[in-house]
Amino acid sequence: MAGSAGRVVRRWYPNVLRRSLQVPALQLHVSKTAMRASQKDFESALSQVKLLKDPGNEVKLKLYALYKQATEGPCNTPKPGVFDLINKAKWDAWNALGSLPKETARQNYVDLVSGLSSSSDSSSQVKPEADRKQPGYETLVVTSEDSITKIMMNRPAKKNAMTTQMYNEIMLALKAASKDDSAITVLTGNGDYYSSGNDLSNFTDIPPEGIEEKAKSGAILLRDFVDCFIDFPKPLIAVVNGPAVGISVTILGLFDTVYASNRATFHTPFSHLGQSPEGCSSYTFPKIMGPAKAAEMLIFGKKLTAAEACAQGLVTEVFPDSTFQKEVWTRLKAYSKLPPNAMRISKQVIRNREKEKLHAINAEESRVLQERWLSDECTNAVMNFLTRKAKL
Ligand SMILES: CCCCCCCCCCC/C=C/C(=O)SCCNC(=O)CCNC(=O)[C@H](O)C(C)(C)COP(=O)(O)OP(=O)(O)OC[C@H]1O[C@@H](n2cnc3c(N)ncnc32)[C@H](O)[C@@H]1OP(=O)(O)O
Repeated sequence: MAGSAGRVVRRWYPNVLRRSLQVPALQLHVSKTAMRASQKDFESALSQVKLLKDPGNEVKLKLYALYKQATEGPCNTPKPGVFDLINKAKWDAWNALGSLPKETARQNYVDLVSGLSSSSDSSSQVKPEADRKQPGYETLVVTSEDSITKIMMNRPAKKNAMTTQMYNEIMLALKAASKDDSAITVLTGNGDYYSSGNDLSNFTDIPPEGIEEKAKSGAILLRDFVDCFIDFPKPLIAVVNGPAVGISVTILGLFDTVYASNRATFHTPFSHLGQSPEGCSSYTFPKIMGPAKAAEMLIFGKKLTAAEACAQGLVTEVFPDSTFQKEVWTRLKAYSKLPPNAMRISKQVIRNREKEKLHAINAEESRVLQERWLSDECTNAVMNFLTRKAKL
C-alpha cells in the first residue's frame, strides 16, 4: 500500500466501534486517492456483508446506520415510538451519526466490513488440536475452545488409570479452568476407557518412612482432589466415553451433568479391593439413587450399565457410541453459549448449601480410607492385581 505519495493516516473508527469490534486503530500507508472509498468499494462491501457470519446486533446496527448515512445523509425520519424497539434502536444508531459526511460514512462502512471479513476469516481457520493444547501437562490433554475447557485424561494404554501425577494435574487444570474465560468445563478420557480409577501402582512407591506415611499423604491428596470438585464454580460435565471404575465413578455425584456412551459401565468394587467409598459417594449416591441401590454399588460392587446408571439418576443421558462424540459436543457447544454468569450463579444456588457438608464427608471418607489402605484386605487385593493374579 505504500506508494510514492504515501503517508501515514489513522483509519477513522469511532472509539465505541473499535472497542466492540476489537479492531485496533490501524496505521496504514495509503495514497491520497485511496483514502476515500469509491462507489465500487462501497458496492463490493454491500455484497461482502451478505456473506459474513452473523456479526451480532450491535454491529448490525452500526452497519445499518453507516449505510443510511452514506446513502441518505443525516437522519431525516421521525423518531419511532418508545415501544417500537427495533426501529427505535435503528433510528438511534443512525441519528447518533449526526452530520457525518456521506463520503466518510461510506469509507467507514467499507472499513467496518473489511475488519469483519478479516476477523471472520481468521476465526474460521480451525487450528489443529496440537496448537490448541495447553502446555505443562503430561497425563492430560487440556484444550480451550468454543468457551469450553476440555480436560482429557490421556493414559489410554493404562485405561487412564489415575497416578498421583494425574491427580495433581487434574487439580491444576480445574483451578486454571475456574479462572479462565470458558463457560463450562468437561472431563473425559482418551481411548476406550473413561478411567480405570486409582492406578494401583500408587501403592508401590512406598517412601523410606513407611506405608503409614504413604497412606497419610495419599489421604491428603485424595481430600484435596475431591475438594477441587466440590468447590468448582462453573458447570462441570463428565463425558464418559467408556468404562469407568472406582474414583472416576464416585466423583460423578459432584458433576452437574454426566453424558455417557452406551459402551460405558460404572463400577465401584471397593470391597473387592479391601477399600471403602470416596469422592463423597457415601452421601451423593444414596441421595441420587436411594440407599438400597447405592449399597449394591458401593458395598457389593455391582457394575451398572450406562442405561442402568441413567435410570438411577447418576447419568444424565446415554448416547449410542457411534454418534456419542458428535451429539455430545454439539449439545455442549450450544450450552457454552448461554450467559456464563447466569450458569455460575445457578450452579451456586443449586450446590452452595451442600458444600460445607460435602467437605466434612470428604474429610471423613479420606480418614477412613487412610486406615483401609493399611489393612491386609487391601494389601492382598492390590498385590493380586499387580502380580497379575486378579483383575476386576
Ligand atoms: C497407600 C496408598 C496411597 C494411594 C494414594 C491414592 C490417592 C487416591 C486414592 C483414591 C481411591 C481410589 C480408589 C479406586 O479408584 S478403586 C479402583 C481401582 N481400579 C482397579 O482396581 C482397576 C484395575 N484394573 C483392572 O482390573 C483391569 O485393568 C481393567 C478391568 C480396568 C481393564 O482390563 P483389560 O483386560 O481390558 O485391560 P488390562 O488389564 O490389560 O489393562 C491395560 C493396562 O493398563 C493397566 N491398568 C489398567 N487399570 C489399571 C489401574 N487401575 N492401575 C494400574 N494399572 C492399570 C494394566 O495393568 C495394563 O498394563 P500393562 O499393559 O502394563 O500390563
